[in-house]
Amino acid sequence: MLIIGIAGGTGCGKTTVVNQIINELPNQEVGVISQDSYYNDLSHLTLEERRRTNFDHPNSIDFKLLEHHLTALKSGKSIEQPVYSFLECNRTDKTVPTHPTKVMIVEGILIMANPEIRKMFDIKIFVHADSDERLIRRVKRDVNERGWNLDETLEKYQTVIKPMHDQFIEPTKEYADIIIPNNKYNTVAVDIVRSIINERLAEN
Ligand SMILES: Nc1ncnc2c1ncn2[C@@H]1O[C@H](COP(=O)(O)OP(=O)(O)O)[C@@H](O)[C@H]1O
Ligand SMILES: Nc1ccn([C@@H]2O[C@H](COP(=O)(O)O)[C@@H](O)[C@H]2O)c(=O)n1
Repeated sequence: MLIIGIAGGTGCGKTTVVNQIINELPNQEVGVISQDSYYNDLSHLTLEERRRTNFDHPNSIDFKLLEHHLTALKSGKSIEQPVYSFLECNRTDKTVPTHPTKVMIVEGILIMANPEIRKMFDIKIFVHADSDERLIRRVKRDVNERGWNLDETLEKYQTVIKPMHDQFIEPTKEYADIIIPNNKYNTVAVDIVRSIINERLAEN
């Protein structure tokens, strides 16, 4: 199994890049795991407390479970990937069966910040977009899709998201084999990654 890690700050376009990469590739050969599925279970907290949680710090992620799942997939076993609710700020009681595939893409802001997870990646990609571009995308998404108002989103960006990005996410760019500039849609970079995957799929 070829494991590709795709990191980058919030709103840089990780999900979009992943979708562009897997578009046109055979479904059964490429799987995707999102770091969001591995946020810690916060069922012991009220919704109000969960909404005040720092979701941009590495401690908010259950990396042990992610490592366990990647190891299982690598050894040919299926896993049950948790399903996360951004509105509830918690894992749901649902899971999605995820089967081993020739290529597995793991995407998330903090996936390269954890040394054990980082070691599991055969190819490490960092998607870059400027912070003003990411903030605009983030505001639109939080207000339109994730139940936050403008003031809450801007306050969160200044007090949590930006400091965590500077401390934990941006420094992981140095581990990347490939950096994809994504202020604008980057079809050339996506084609390059897709051709690496196609080469791998053509083997054996
Ligand atoms: N290159 C781009 N140019 C303009 N908008 C983009 C670009 N890439 C992504 N977006 C938009 O920005 C938002 C965040 O993108 P997304 O892929 O969800 O980022 P991430 O997964 O890194 O948080 C989405 O609305 C998406 O459509
Ligand atoms: N309940 C939550 C959990 C996380 N977030 C934010 O998601 C961001 C990471 O996801 P991306 O798709 O943007 O990479 C991260 O910055 C968290 O602040 C949230 O808003 N609510």
